[in-house]
Amino acid sequence: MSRKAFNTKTVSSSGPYSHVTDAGDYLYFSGQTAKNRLDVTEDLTGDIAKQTEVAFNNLFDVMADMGVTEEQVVKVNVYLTTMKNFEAMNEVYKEKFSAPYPSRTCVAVLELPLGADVEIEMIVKK
Ligand SMILES: C=C(N)C(=O)O
Repeated sequence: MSRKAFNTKTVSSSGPYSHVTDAGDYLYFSGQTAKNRLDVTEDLTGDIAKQTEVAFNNLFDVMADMGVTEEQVVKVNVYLTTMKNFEAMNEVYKEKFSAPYPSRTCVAVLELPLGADVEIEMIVKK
């Protein structure tokens, strides 16, 4: 089997990975941060709402390229560098999905690539 993986034009990769891998019935999305948005050059350090918005813009661009919608998202993982940003992230997050919301895990980690404050990844059912 050869891997089927794809990249989206509006998003950069901060390492050796693709934006999404097609695993048959499921699409596995790489984690996205505001640092991976090609047309966002401003420093968003500390602005968790804006960083969450941009991370979702990246994910939704990848979704559009793959021909899937938010209703097909079955699992989301959110990584924060501090749980002090939990509520601010949720305020943006809740606008991105219709109820019933997909399953989610949210954890705090020591650091994220390129100094991001939030990274979001997800699994989508085709
Ligand atoms: C941002 C990433 N997904 C990474 O560095 O793996």
